[in-house]
Amino acid sequence: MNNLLEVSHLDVGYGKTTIVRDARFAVQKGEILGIVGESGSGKSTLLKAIMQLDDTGVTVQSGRISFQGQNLTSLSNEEKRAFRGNKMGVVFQNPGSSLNPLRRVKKQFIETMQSHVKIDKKTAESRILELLEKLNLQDGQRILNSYPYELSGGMNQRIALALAMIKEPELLLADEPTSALDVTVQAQVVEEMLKLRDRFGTSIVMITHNMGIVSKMADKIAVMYAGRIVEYGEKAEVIKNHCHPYTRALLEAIPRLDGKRPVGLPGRPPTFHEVKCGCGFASRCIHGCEQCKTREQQLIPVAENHWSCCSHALGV
Ligand SMILES: Nc1ncnc2c1ncn2[C@@H]1O[C@H](COP(=O)(O)OP(=O)(O)OP(=O)(O)O)[C@@H](O)[C@H]1O
Repeated sequence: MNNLLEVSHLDVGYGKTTIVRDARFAVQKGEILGIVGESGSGKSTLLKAIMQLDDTGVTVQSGRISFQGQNLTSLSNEEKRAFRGNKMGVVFQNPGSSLNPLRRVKKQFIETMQSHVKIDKKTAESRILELLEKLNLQDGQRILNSYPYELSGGMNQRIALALAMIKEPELLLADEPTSALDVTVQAQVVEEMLKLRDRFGTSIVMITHNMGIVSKMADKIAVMYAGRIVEYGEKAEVIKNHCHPYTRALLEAIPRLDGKRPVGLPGRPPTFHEVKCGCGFASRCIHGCEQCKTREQQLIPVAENHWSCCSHALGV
């Protein structure tokens, strides 16, 4: 099947410092990829590289980000802007990054639409109301006439999601879209994102710390540790047949309802200057051996649609 987005051998960093090494994954039309991993593992840096925003400081040092077969890293700034405008929507943890609190919601929607298609205000407004209704945002007229500061954080995040979708992008990139919200609103935002996928066939790449959300939403999971994707594959494979010790540690750290205590992970992740080669997890891993510390890591297939960086996974 054709991939909508394909990332291959991607190294990304800030200036000369490399943060993300050899990232590889693919997303098909309508597919949802969840990226999980400890804080500081490089998830946002990877997502920013795909966003192709000019002002993030992120540089693609090598590798390819291919969207519908086109290499995004070779686009001019103007082509990048056009690509972002037409093909990609972005949602951040804080809706304030997408919405201006001091401008009416209606104005922000209409401006976004008019910056990409020639459309009069009346037609734009009726399309916006239609989208809000599809997303179960009732009382659309009141929402449009409000300023973001008059609405709750959860409502603003749902509006930011609708704003990202107004151009019907093929790909939605979401950086912890639910983590600033309380649990019930989180559930609404998750439902809305699933609805977007079902109605519009939107592909989604989403960063989250919440394994519950990943297991509900994602079709595929990429687990990141110290700048590497250490395990990647179909959700059921990664959750049930995980074979990287870090994935296991991440799953064991989830609070449980059966009374069993979650297991914490001793030690700390290495800094990016400390990981030159070998496995960044070796010093915290029960299987960590001398070879792990020196052997170059690569994702290797461990089952159909399932890859892992751990050489112990295959008894290598
Ligand atoms: N603008 C920047 N300039 C230099 N280094 C940066 C910059 N932004 C992030 N970093 C570094 O890159 C590394 C990865 O950060 P990143 O935000 O990508 O991790 P993350 O996995 O998304 O973390 P979190 O879950 O806490 O958001 C960190 O060591 C961070 O200090």
